[in-house]
Amino acid sequence: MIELEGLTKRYGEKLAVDDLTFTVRPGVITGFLGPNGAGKSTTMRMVLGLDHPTAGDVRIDGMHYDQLKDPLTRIGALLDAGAVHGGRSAFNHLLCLAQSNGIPAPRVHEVLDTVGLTAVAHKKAKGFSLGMGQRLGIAAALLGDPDILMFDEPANGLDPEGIHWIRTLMKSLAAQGRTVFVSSHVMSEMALTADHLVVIGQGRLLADTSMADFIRQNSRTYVRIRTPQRERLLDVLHEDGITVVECGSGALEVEGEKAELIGELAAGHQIVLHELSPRQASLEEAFMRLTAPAVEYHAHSDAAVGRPRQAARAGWGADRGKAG
Ligand SMILES: Nc1ncnc2c1ncn2[C@@H]1O[C@H](COP(=O)(O)OP(=O)(O)OP(=O)(O)O)[C@@H](O)[C@H]1O
Repeated sequence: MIELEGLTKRYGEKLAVDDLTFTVRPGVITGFLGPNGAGKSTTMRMVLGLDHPTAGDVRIDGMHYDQLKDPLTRIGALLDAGAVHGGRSAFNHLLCLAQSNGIPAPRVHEVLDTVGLTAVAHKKAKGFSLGMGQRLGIAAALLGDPDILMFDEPANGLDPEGIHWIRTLMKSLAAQGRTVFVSSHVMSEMALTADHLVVIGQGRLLADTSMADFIRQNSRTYVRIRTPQRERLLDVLHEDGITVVECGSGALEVEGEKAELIGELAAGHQIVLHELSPRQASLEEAFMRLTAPAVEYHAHSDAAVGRPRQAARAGWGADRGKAG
């Protein structure tokens, strides 16, 4: 378990982490989300004692990181996969970590096997791809067989097979009763991985809730309809006082959970429906709605590439439907 209480970090004028209080519990995967610069990495560094809080406290199973004996056997972390001596082989890198933490050498072979690096174990780390480096960082996190795992953007640089592998690995670690705390910007991946979410913006806590509740509370539900008798259905819905939004793709959308009502109205007027699907917006939309006021760094890519408005809207709609 990781417990934060009023955790605060100030760098000069910049309040990077602002009075964070939450608990990361065992047996579930807790996703840690926030826009760029929200304070995720700073928070994770404070968990590991790499940065000292300006105020507040963070404890690992009741202790500060520097009080832990053989810390790698209590908490394993992937923060910066590049933090490896490039001249060392993967095997030697892990062996050094093992020896300094009282971990038996055969464990190095086990974790290399787990992350799929056995074939390149004696190659120098400086020749590793981004994905191989991530795998080496994950091997280091697993080395001490710790009960608590913390990963900052673990899927960064991994190919689709690697992303599937890290997701499965994290799920099995949580199923074994371990505490898994993971940050990511890839919302579609987070939606498939995390059970619980902690969301921060500009250093402050915005949400600490289950994935299902987060999406329910921060996004809209709607019904998507397709019909070859579009005008008739529009008239019928209009007469019933139901507001309909026309999508670029030819589908219609109605806000709320009204699928049964619409189905009955259509049947009553003998209108053929090709689709009537209740939808819930994706984690991505929920995240963007919640964090929009806390986003510090905005790009203006639409103006730069001259993207047509209609196309942009269709893309947004397509993605939004994924979680439904
Ligand atoms: N050592 C430092 N000195 C000064 N400012 C810092 C330092 N480390 C982080 N910051 C600032 O603190 C804020 C939080 O940064 P942090 O890296 O924790 O955010 P993040 O949520 O991990 O961002 P990202 O998603 O972009 O990785 C940022 O404004 C950053 O510029």
